[in-house]
Amino acid sequence: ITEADVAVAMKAWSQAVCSVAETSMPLARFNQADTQAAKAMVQACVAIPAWQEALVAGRPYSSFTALKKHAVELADCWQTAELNLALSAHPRIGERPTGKSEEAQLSRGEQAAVNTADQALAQALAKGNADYEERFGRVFLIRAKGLSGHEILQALQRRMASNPEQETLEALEQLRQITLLRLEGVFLP
Ligand SMILES: NC(=O)NC1=NC(=O)NC1=O
Repeated sequence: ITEADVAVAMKAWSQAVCSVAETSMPLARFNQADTQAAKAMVQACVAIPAWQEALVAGRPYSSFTALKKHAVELADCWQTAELNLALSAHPRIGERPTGKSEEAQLSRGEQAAVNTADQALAQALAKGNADYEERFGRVFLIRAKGLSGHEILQALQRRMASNPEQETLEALEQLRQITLLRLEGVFLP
């Protein structure tokens, strides 16, 4: 075996390890992807292009913690405009999200605990959504993951008593939580 043989073997080995890292470790794949592919990895987290682009522009991230920290900093700047943008990709609570898009699939999962077979609950949610939209002029948004339909209905009714400014802040907080949950879904095993 010559030194050249060893060098060739080492290079082949490091490429093999690197390719495994790329596929099995989303963070490595995110760091190494081209801009469009990296954006596609996070676009379903929230329908705010500026947030997606800024997160991608911050690559490479040394860890998911670093990535999440940047994601939170970016989300802390969101105002009403971003909220309205994002709501285009969030179906009403209780309306079984249809469609094949990644967002629809994520929404279905997040709303899985809402028992739409319970007619009374479904009607109460439909009415609650309508009342909320009448009062605040946009779709009611809540981090639904893990919440039962009744817990969501209670939150909706409680938030009906908020003033518009308070409710905008609350809706933005819910949007941040949904976004971070989805980000964890992309990067954490
Ligand atoms: N209107 C909503 O609150 N929608 C949603 N909440 C979630 O957690 N996922 C949704 O799609």
